[in-house]
Amino acid sequence: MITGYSVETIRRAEAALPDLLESGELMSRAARGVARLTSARMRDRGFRRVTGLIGPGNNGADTLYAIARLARRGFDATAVCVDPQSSPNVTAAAERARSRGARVLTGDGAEALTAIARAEVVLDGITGIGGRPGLPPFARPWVDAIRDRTWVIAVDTPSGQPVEGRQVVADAVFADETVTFGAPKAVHLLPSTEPTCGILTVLDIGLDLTDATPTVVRLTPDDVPVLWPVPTTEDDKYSRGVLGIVAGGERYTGAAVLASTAAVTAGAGMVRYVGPQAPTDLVRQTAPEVVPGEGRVQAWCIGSGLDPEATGEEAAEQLAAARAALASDLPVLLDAGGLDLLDGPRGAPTLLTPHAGECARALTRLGGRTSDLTRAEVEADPLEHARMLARLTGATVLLKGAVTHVVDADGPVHVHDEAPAWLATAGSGDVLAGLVGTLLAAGLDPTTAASLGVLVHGRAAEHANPGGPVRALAVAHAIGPTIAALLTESAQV
Ligand SMILES: NC(=O)C1=CN([C@@H]2O[C@H](COP(=O)(O)OP(=O)(O)OC[C@H]3O[C@@H](n4cnc5c(N)ncnc54)[C@H](OP(=O)(O)O)[C@@H]3O)[C@@H](O)[C@H]2O)[C@@H](O)CC1
Ligand SMILES: Nc1ncnc2c1ncn2[C@@H]1O[C@H](COP(=O)(O)OP(=O)(O)O)[C@@H](O)[C@H]1O
Repeated sequence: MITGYSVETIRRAEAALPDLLESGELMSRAARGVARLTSARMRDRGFRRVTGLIGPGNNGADTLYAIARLARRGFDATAVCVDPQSSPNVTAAAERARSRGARVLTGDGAEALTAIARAEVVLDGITGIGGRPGLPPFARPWVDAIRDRTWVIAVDTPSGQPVEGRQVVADAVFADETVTFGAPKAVHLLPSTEPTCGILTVLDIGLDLTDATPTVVRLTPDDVPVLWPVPTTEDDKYSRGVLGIVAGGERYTGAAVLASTAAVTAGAGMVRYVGPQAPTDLVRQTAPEVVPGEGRVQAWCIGSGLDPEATGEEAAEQLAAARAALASDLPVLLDAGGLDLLDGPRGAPTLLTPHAGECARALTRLGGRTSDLTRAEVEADPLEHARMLARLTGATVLLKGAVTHVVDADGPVHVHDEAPAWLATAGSGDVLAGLVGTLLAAGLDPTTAASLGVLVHGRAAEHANPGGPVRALAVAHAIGPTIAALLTESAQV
């Protein structure tokens, strides 16, 4: 699991070490790390010239101290400052840099811009975690002077990019690599801004974040053996979790097959399917393990391919079963048409799995809006809209797309962006619903079930046909072997 923290949390961890902070030891550790990494890169590539861009705060001071160390190691090192007197830390660091043989320049005159243009490596110390989104105006000529081929190393964060992630600032710094201190911040981990950071190195400077709540979580394959509900000799099919599926209908029969198949291959103790005769017959043929009809379950997966407007006796019975499940105190996953059945917060664990269009529709319906929210608006800021839906409903929201976000009303966002784009195919969401529903039935909380399910779903898509197109049913069939590989690969580590 990779975790990213807010600026506030990092500053609190820093303040918990007053001796190291006030003596300058934290800054010294940061500068030493930056200088070591830069020096290694430069030696590898046979580079000689490095220029640091020095903003007014401690990020500038870190970078100046790193420039001082690089000058002492014999590199041709220059610092271009907005103001070498901007703070006591910057003043002291500028003095150190000069005394170690670095050139220290001010402003954006010809000499400064030439030093930037001639540099083989630029260290971006314009702003760090104290930066507001948008490049400071004083730094515009500096950044414009950087040549395309120059290797840019951001100190802590790429300047001008929002430290809390979200929307990329197109004309701010895009680094080739970033050295951050203590722990990643949201800007480094959210898929929207991650590309602005390049290769990320996290430098341990002694901050203690063990009890801190992250703002961003990325599960990794190593988490699967820790989180996956692996059965023991004590288990039977009921204790492993029975999933009830209310999905598909006369029209979308396939959704019933896909969700049921995924639940079976994901290892549900038992799957019950509730729906009209036509999808029931198909489920019987394709997944004979599935038990038709209602019965006791540990969780419900409702809505893939379900038409809430469908008429006829069988459809009415199926919708009544879905509504009864929603009214129960069992965990419920609501997908696609099932989302239309939700009127507000439930008293039990609830997970919504919309794509952007469904999220827009649910927010329009439940949010009391006068105008319709569009799919494009959700896609422009998926995290914000997923959070909005979670707050309106009290549910966990898994918002699907090339990047999948899993959020609660507050707390960390889980992000996933590693699934192959081939997964964008009809029915793959139905597979995800069955897979995640199985994890809910096994007793996992909605956030963990959702995040773990998304990871396995993306890997199963890769497994199903590495590097090529996949059909949803193949993704469902690949779930079992994918879980086995993830459990045993890690066991070998
Ligand atoms: N925390 C830790 O553990 C450790 C932290 N360390 C280091 O400290 C760094 C944080 O330093 P920091 O707090 O001094 O803030 P920093 O990022 O230098 O920027 C603040 C200055 O920039 C200005 N400014 C900002 N945005 C602007 C904009 N858009 N446009 C214009 N101006 C803008 C802002 O102006 P103001 O907001 O005051 O008007 C202020 O003058 C951190 O990233 C790391 O490198 C390490 O030393 C070791 C341990
Ligand atoms: N570009 C993409 N790259 C990777 N995964 C994607 C991409 N686009 C969509 N997906 C994934 O494909 C699935 C599609 O789900 P959904 O839209 O509900 O399809 P359906 O309703 O047809 O089953 C989701 O898991 C989503 O995250």
